[in-house]
Amino acid sequence: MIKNPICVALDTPDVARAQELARLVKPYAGYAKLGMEFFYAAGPKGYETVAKEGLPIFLDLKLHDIPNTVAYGLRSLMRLDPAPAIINIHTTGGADMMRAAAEAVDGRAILIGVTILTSLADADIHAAGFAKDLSGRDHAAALARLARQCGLDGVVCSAPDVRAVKQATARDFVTVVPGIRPADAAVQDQKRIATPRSALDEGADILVIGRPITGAADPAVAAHDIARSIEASHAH
Ligand SMILES: O=C(O)c1cc(=O)[nH]c(=O)n1[C@@H]1O[C@H](COP(=O)(O)O)[C@@H](O)[C@H]1O
Repeated sequence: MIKNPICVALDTPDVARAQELARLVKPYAGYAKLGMEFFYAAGPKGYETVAKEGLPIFLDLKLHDIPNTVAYGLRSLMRLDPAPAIINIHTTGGADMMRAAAEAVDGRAILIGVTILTSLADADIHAAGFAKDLSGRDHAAALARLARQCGLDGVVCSAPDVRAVKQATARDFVTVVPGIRPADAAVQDQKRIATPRSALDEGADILVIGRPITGAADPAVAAHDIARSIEASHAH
């Protein structure tokens, strides 16, 4: 069960900074996310230092390779202590790769597949070779359906894709949604965005939020404000 949907992306190469951010946001968040910027610099030791702060970790390394390599990569990552609560791969690695990943993780973490990145608009995915008669949302829903068939627990998608993804899969198929921006926040490199409240209204299960919190003058205040904006949405 997901109690607090806020997952703070600790995107920094610096272990002490990530640890400090984890401490600051812990009262207001359900998860901390460690991704490429952190893990490539700080490695398993850095991961374990931050994980000891107590927030369950979403280890976001978006594995994308042949089935054998992804499966053994995940086996290595699942030996981290504590093991990640959530881990992800790319759905475009194909069905055999996703099945191998599900077998490797074997229910020990929530296994999530990235569909269409929140930094991509329809024109971007069409330019990348995805069928032009389908929208990014259609592609996200199709990839999510395949991911579910292959034993994944959920997907990463944008807020505008959540309803289509749930329709193509199941209500309890987990949707992890980045590209979250409070109304007054800078959009930066994200293209398909939503406020925390509107993403939850679409049915998002987990909200991945980085720079609106980590780039704020006071990350604790920013996280608290977002947590309050979500509570207010439940009252409506
Ligand atoms: O897998 C992800 O977490 C992810 C997928 C996606 O489609 N878009 C996306 O932004 N992310 C991650 O979510 C975080 C968003 O950070 P901010 O844009 O700073 O809020 C980053 O750590 C991204 O790596």
